[in-house]
Amino acid sequence: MTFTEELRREADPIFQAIFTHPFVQGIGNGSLQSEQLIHYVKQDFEYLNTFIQIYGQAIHQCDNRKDMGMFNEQISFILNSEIHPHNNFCEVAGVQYEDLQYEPLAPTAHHYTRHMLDVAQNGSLGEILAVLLPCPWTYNEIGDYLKSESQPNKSHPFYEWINFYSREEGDMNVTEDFRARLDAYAKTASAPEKEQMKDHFIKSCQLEYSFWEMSYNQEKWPVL
Ligand SMILES: Cc1ncc(C[n+]2csc(CCO)c2C)c(N)n1
Repeated sequence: MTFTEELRREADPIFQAIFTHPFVQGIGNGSLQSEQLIHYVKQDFEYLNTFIQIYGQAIHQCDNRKDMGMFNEQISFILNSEIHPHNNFCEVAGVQYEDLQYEPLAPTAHHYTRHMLDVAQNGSLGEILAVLLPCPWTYNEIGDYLKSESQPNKSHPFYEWINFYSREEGDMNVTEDFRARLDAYAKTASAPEKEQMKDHFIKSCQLEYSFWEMSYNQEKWPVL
């Protein structure tokens, strides 16, 4: 079993809980309220800004052009492509994307971004890959799950979102790129470093679940 197969197996209860979370189920059956979609997009826009900054820190640690290119490509992906699923949510909610940008972070989004920033600032490249991997991996599996569960056609309100994240057979995508790189890294990593990477990965999986929960409940700071 490869290192990332081991991580995926350990995180399976979290993946299963994500698939059945009411927000994810709501994407599948089109039952979400506008306020829930708006809360998600506001928070996710900020989350992705942090993600881009972390890619910058990852590039800082790369010692070869291939890895630099991989992270550079992902920065462009977030800037130019990941706006499409956000626009899908905005259209369904009946709001302008520009009106949802640069909002303060809610507690869970604050927690998740600080977790990633901490590893990016203090960890190795392998640790950075481990903390980032649940982000594309859970979304790809959510896309695959919703595609097979809801069999959406073009009239489905979230057709674009589901197709954006689901994978075609044989696709090499960011999840596979990160996994290959992390598996190579794990081959020479010490046992304590592997434990660190596992811990970062599992915490990010938990925080992926919490991010859906935050959006579903439109989480706010306790005292306003
Ligand atoms: C909370 C949260 N988690 C994951 C994603 C999905 N996502 C974000 S960046 C990325 C890969 C880019 O290299 C993917 C797939 C999201 N939008 N929001």
